[in-house]
Amino acid sequence: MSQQQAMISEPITFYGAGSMAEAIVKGLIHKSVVHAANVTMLNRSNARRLDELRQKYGVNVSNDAEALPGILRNSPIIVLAMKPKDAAEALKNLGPLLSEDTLIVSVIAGLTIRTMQDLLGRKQPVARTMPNTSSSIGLGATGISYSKEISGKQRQIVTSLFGAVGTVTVVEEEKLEILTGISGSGPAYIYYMMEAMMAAGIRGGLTPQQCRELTVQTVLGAARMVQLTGEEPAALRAKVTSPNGSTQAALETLDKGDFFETVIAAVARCAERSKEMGAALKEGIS
Ligand SMILES: NC(=O)C1=CN([C@@H]2O[C@H](COP(=O)(O)OP(=O)(O)OC[C@H]3O[C@@H](n4cnc5c(N)ncnc54)[C@H](O)[C@@H]3O)[C@@H](O)[C@H]2O)C=CC1
Ligand SMILES: O=C(O)[C@@H]1CCC=N1
Repeated sequence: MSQQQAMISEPITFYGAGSMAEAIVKGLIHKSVVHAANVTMLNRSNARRLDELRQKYGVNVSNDAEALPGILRNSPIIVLAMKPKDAAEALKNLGPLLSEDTLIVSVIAGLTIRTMQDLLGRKQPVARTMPNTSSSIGLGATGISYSKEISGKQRQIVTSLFGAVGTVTVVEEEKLEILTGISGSGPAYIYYMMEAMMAAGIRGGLTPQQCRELTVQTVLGAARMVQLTGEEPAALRAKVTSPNGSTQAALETLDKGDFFETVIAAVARCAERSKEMGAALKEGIS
């Protein structure tokens, strides 16, 4: 989907102020999609972390348990950005504070729209999303599913929110787990591959700085080649792979480790784990 960058004038509260919340806020402020004064970031106790966020981005922050209900009650958009283990309790407390049209945007892996609404105790308009940390540099990839209660204007707000920090892909909710396996957790697989390439270079006598530069440029160049040429990765791979050459030898070594199927299994396990986390949250409904 094409990126939309309309200014969002409504106040937004990030309920949870960790890596993912910061990645989104950083991207939004950098792209001037929100006014920092309209953004509030909450956590439970880490005052130093909140101070850092306030200084870096000029946002409002709070960890004051007494002020929290008032902040949440007055916020038309609440982004749930805590770890899954903290979500059930937070949602149960949040339900009574909401107005009928408060928009709930969740980035929590595995937490379904149904479970969110059950924990809130009301049929709230919900956008269940799966972003990734590359949102912080405007290169995120976010998957989104909407509850049926959501209005056209609220959809637009969510699209602007995530469209400002990368691409947006709207999918049926049952596909969000496999999407998590590709783009939500995907950056970690690429980083892992980069770690391995850099370690190999260092073992082979290159300096860490040389390895870093070469690896980063290689990954960047490969991604841009797929994007700009429109060619399939398999076709581009073939162009690197001379018959009986060094690349072929390397790929055969990867295949001995069942590279292709291992990546597929990793993505599938990620999706399965998201479902397990969602099921555990469902059990939190009393
Ligand atoms: N890190 C990533 O790459 C991605 C993370 N996510 C999702 O984002 C969510 C957050 O992940 P991270 O940012 O990595 O976690 P994190 O541990 O860095 O941040 C979680 C934040 O929530 C706060 N928190 C927890 N309970 C709270 C409560 N009751 N009231 C106020 N604040 C509370 C914590 O103090 C912390 O600031 C997770 O549910 C995860 O599934 C989604 C996509 C990618
Ligand atoms: O590891 C996790 O559970 C989260 C979801 C996607 C990326 N990080």
